[in-house]
Amino acid sequence: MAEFSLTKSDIAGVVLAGGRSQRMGRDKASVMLGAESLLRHVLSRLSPQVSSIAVNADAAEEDVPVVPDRISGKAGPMAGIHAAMTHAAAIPSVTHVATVSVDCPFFPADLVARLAATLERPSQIAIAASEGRSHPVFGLWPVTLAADLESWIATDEKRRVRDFLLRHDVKEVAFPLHPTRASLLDPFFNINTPDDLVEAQRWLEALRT
Ligand SMILES: Nc1nc2c(ncn2[C@@H]2O[C@H](COP(=O)(O)OP(=O)(O)OP(=O)(O)O)[C@@H](O)[C@H]2O)c(=O)[nH]1
Ligand SMILES: [Mg+2]
Repeated sequence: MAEFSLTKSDIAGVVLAGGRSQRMGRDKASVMLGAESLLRHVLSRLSPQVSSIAVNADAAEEDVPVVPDRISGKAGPMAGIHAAMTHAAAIPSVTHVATVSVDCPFFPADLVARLAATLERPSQIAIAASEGRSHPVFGLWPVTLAADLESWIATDEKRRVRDFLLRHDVKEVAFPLHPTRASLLDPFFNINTPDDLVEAQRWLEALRT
C-alpha cells in the first residue's frame, strides 16, 4: 500500500477568531501588536503554509474571506473548527484543514508541515504541543469529520476540544521553545488579557535581531 502523505495543495488554512474576547474586553483579532493587528500577524504566518486562507469570525477588518459559525450560539472553539472543516470541504482537492488561533502570533513557521508529516492515515487528526501541554486548537483535521463534529456539538454538554479528540485517532507533535534575545519563547504563547498583550509586546522586541 502506498504511504499516506499530504502536500500543501491538500490543506486549507483557517484562523479561529470567533470567540467573545471577554478577558481582553475587545475583539482580539483587531488588537494591535507592534505595527499590525493580531489577525494580520497570524495571517502572515499561516498563509505560506497552506493553499488558501480564511478567518472564522462574524466579520474581519483585514481583507480575507470570512467563514462564520454554522452552529449558532457561540458553542465554543469546536464550532469554529466545524465552520473551518465545512468551508475547506467545499474547496476542490482539499482534504484537510489547518486551524490556528488568532491570539497566538508566534506559532511555528513549520507548524502545518510538521503536523502533516506525522499523519499516517487519512482519518487521523494531528495536534500541536509544547512544554508537555497540547494545544488542540492548533490542529490538522480531515474535512470528512465535519458531520461527526456537528452531531457531537449537538449532543455533548461541555463541548471541550479534548473530549472530541478522545473519539478519534490523534497524533500529537511536540514543538521546541524558540530562542530569543531574552529567554526561550513558547511558540504557543497566547494572548487572553491586556497584561498578556504587554508581555507579547516584550516578546516581539526580543525576537527582533
Ligand atoms: N467560532 C467560535 N470560536 C470560538 C468560540 N469560543 C472561542 N473560540 C475561539 O477559540 C479560540 C480559543 O478561545 P479563547 O482563547 O477562550 O478566546 P475567546 O473565547 O475569544 O476569549 P474569552 O472570551 O476571553 O474566553 C480562539 O481562537 C477563539 O476565537 C466560539 O464560540 N465560536
Ligand atoms: Mg473563551
